[in-house]
Amino acid sequence: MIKTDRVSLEAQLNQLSFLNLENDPYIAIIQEIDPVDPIDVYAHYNHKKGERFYWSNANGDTTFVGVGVCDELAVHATPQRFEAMQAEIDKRRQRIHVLGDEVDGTGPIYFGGFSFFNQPHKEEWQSFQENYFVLPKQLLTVKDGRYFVTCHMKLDEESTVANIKTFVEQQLREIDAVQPFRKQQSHRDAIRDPLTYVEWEQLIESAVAQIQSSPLDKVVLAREVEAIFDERIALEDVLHVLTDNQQHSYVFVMEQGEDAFIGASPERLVSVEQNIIYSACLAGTTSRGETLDEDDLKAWQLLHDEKNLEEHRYVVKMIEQAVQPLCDNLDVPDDPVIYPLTTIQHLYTPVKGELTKGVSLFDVLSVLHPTPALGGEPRQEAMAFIESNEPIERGWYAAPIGWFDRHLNGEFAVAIRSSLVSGQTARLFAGCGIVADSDAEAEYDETNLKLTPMLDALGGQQDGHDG
Ligand SMILES: C=C(O[C@@H]1C=C(C(=O)O)C=C[C@H]1O)C(=O)O
Ligand SMILES: [Mg+2]
Repeated sequence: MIKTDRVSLEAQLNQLSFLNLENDPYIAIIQEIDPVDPIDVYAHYNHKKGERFYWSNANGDTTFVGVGVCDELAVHATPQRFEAMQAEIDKRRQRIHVLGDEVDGTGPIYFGGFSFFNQPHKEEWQSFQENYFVLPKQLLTVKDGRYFVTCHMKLDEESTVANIKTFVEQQLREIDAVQPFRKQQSHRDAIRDPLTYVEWEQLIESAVAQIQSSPLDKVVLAREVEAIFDERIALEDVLHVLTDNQQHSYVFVMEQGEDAFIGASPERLVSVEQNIIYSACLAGTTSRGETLDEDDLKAWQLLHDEKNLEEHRYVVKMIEQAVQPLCDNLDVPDDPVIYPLTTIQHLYTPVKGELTKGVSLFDVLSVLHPTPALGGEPRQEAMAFIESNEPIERGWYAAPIGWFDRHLNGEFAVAIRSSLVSGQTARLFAGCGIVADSDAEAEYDETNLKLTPMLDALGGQQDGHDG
């Protein structure tokens, strides 16, 4: 329901008659609404399958649900793809009229992702374009406890104030009709790992051999596991479990056609708000303990483990060197701390800076992707190794996923702890950082640890939410 103490829709629309609506401009109409559960909203729009997205950030202050397609920005695998994406949004920026209070996170928000390799997708990733962002017709924003709906429309000669009003009212009525969704059960039938353990061992051993004998210092290698269910995977159920169970994580879904990419990633790549930028170095992994004492011990061991510290240091060094030239001030602590997740813990070094005037979010993405937490060090050698040895198609896995607004504020996570879902089948991805003294079995166990939360969420585990 529209909050009555806000500017009325009528008053907002009256402003339209004063606008010069040439060149097919877009309009965004923002209304503050009463609280509504974002996952219920997501589930309500089941009839818009293939045109939905969901995002909540790791500190929980921002959630988006997007439905429908008002505008798309797509860039093919061109050498300067981040710059090219910025050029796309630059073309739109002056052409979007915003009506209503543009609180951060409301108004025109483009959501999407970039592919890991700057290459066209094949096979199972075909429904996803390499570098693709969508401006939804309707956006629900939950920001610092306030709820907003932004309706986006592309105007043409046929558009009148009356039909814009009808469109907005219809969207608001739909939100009013949202009911708590009923959780379904899907059961995991079979799990297929296309890579046998022996093949994994060979892959890791050849990486270690290359690291010991060439300039390559670290390479991140991933496995793909396929899980088949006895019915269609209900994305809202998976979302529910992920948001309930995965603390300190970015929870995301992007639907494209019949497919969806879903995950709960702990790893921020970059966020930009005004001129403040945050990034994160996250690499080095162990499990959580069963008891507090065991948990503390595991954390202490991780903080003192030379192999994990080495994995971590490459990331810190590279991120620091990459963003330093773009910042006036940069703060990178000397030592990592623990980043605790529900069943896993990582080594974590936060990065904060002030962007030099004129530097944009896309400039930062362009220097950061892929960091040695997802690619390796040196970057070129690592990327070449992955390309010729890793037997999976990464698609959007381990690549930037997130959003930006027309002021080029935005936030991107790296799409790990994720799965490509298609009907009854889910392909899950998990990788780990290989360094000179990596052990194939320990790395295999580490990927299993990283796969478990997603497998459990997909498997429809009971979590007490029956709608
Ligand atoms: C590549 C992944 O995770 C990355 C690898 C880590 C490691 O090897 O310790 C830790 C965090 C992530 O940066 C993944 O989860 O798929
Ligand atoms: Mg590791």
